[in-house]
Amino acid sequence: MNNTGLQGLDLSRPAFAMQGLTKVFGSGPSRVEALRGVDLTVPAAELVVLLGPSGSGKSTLLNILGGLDSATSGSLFYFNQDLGGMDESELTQYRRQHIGFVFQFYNLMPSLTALENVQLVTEIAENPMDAAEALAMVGLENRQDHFPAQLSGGEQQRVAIARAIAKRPRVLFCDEPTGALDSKTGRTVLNVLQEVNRELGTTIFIVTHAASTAAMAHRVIHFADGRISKEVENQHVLSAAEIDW
Ligand SMILES: Nc1ncnc2c1ncn2[C@@H]1O[C@H](COP(=O)(O)OP(=O)(O)OP(=O)(O)O)[C@@H](O)[C@H]1O
Repeated sequence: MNNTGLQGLDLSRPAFAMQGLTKVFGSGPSRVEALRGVDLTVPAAELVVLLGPSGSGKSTLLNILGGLDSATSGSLFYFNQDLGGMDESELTQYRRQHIGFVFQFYNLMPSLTALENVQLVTEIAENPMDAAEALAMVGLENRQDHFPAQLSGGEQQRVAIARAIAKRPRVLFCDEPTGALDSKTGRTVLNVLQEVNRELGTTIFIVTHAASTAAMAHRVIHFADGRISKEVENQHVLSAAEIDW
């Protein structure tokens, strides 16, 4: 891997460690304190669920951890690397080589097949999976040549997950991945995310309004008003199939 600015990643350290992280949007009367001092340590290969009311700062934190936005103050480390101190080109390398995103809406290219949508990423990644292998991991080996319009919502989300994991990211950020799905389909998607976590050791963050999802997490972070209000490490992790929706 050519990780400009990310050489010598010390994998014995936690995947993320942050202290006093704040984020302020705007100024004057439009000033919003989206994060008001977040302290959090997440070991690698954990599946983390973030819960909390609308506007409590969950997406803001995800965007900062994913290198899409920067914090206003506080420290943020990715393993032994100072994420807060990275310049634009280092952040681009970080996003490109280390991070995958899955959003509520799948953002697939409608004119490309499932396989071609995944290949968009595998063609530019440095050490990708085979696109067909990524689709097989999400149970879509028989849907490779279908266009998004020919796939159900859950299948489209699984293509989006295949696209995100095909570059073998160390971390996957999922913002409301089941938000547009019914509960049965949502469960299938959560099951796929859990398998990715177990089989590839990918550190996964899931932001959700579905509180029952917490039972499948190693760590549950409750957000309120820009802060962590409660953090729970589950002693017993349920499989997605066992979750009570
Ligand atoms: N780009 C921005 N400019 C100004 N304010 C913002 C911006 N992004 C988020 N905010 C504000 O920051 C606060 C936290 O928003 P955030 O999206 O992180 O919350 P959330 O917990 O993810 O909410 P939801 O569950 O509704 O997605 C909110 O008050 C929001 O209005």
